[in-house]
Amino acid sequence: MKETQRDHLTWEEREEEKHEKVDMSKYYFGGVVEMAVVKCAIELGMADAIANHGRPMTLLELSSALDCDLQNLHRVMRFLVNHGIFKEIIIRNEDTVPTAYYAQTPSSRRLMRTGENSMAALILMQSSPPAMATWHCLSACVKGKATSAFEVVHGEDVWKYAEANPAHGQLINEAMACKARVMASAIIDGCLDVFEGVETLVDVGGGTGTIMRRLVKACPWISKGITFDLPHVVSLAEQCEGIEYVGGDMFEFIPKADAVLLVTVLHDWGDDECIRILKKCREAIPKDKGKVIIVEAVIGNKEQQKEDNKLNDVGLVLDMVMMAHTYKGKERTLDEWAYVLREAGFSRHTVRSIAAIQSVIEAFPA
Ligand SMILES: C[S@@+](CC[C@H](N)C(=O)[O-])C[C@H]1O[C@@H](n2cnc3c(N)ncnc32)[C@H](O)[C@@H]1O
Ligand SMILES: O=c1cc(-c2ccc(O)cc2)oc2c(O)c(O)ccc12
Repeated sequence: MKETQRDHLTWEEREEEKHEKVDMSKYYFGGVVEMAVVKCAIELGMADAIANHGRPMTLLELSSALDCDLQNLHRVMRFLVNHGIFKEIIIRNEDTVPTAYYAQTPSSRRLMRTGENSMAALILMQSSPPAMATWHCLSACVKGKATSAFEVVHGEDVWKYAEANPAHGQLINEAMACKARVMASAIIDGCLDVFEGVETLVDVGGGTGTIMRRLVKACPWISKGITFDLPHVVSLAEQCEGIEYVGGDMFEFIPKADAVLLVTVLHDWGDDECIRILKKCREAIPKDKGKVIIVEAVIGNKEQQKEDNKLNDVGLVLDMVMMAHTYKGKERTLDEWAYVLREAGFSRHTVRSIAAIQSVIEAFPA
């Protein structure tokens, strides 16, 4: 009798095979296909067309509004309905045959080009050719032979590339602003008291000011908000009363304020750079009552996992994004945060969960 490879398996291994937990098709079909179809929906303006129409649309109405091939549009809509992005509703009038209409869902509204809840820019940025090309070099990062996968492909880091390629720079700024809108709501709804007593606040790496504009509105006691970022980034910011925009390099100097805010900035950097940035932050605040407010993922945050384990899963995905896009950037565990804060001279810190992948860490010099 011919011996097969299976004959060598233990009973446990055979049981594991029978109950294989991971659907491998998601690795050869999923992910990229889903991203591509959602990108296609954004590019064609599917959600915007239904919103502009003011009510659900038939396939014929949608294909004429978008100027699309009827059969191909039907296949894409079937895929998106199956994924719960749009919904299909059947309306039966007495005198007509039942007709199918495509309607919006909370997810499809996120694919609209504009609006407070839009996540289109983040999806377009992640699915853009410069970002996608980066994933092909992930193994070089794991071998530790590369500066960053992004730099292997593009010859410079993500921020220098953005400066040299204004169209991609704008896509990054829009993507960061879209993520910042979501995060500003989570911060304002979940821990506004963190800003109590703060009259001057500097948002380091604050992009084009999306978070600061919302914070000064939600906290009228903040008399001066400073958005600090690289000069070519702040030059694109929309002017707003009560907010000063300062361009500069956070490794060199940070404007003085009662508190420093850092929202998903430190995850772009390795521990040594984080410690240098945090030391500059410490110099910018009063030693007795100042604080640094860090909004970042805390991998394995038990309190957050109790509420929603999915947030930890997304944190681990974001960690891979950091590996691909930055040199030594990473998402950190509680112990890793404690290490960089201690090395930067902070004597204590607290961590609070909010309704986001990120938690809020308050670090105090004294
Ligand atoms: C991941 S984005 C975060 C943006 C914003 N805090 C948010 O949550 O949307 C990181 C920001 O750091 C800025 N940045 C990178 N290097 C910097 C530097 N040396 N000095 C100041 N800002 C810098 C980038 O321009 C970018 O806006
Ligand atoms: O591609 C990204 C995405 C993020 C990101 C997305 C969603 C969040 O809740 C947080 C962060 O951040 C990035 C980043 O900081 C970077 O340097 C490059 C790319 C991305």
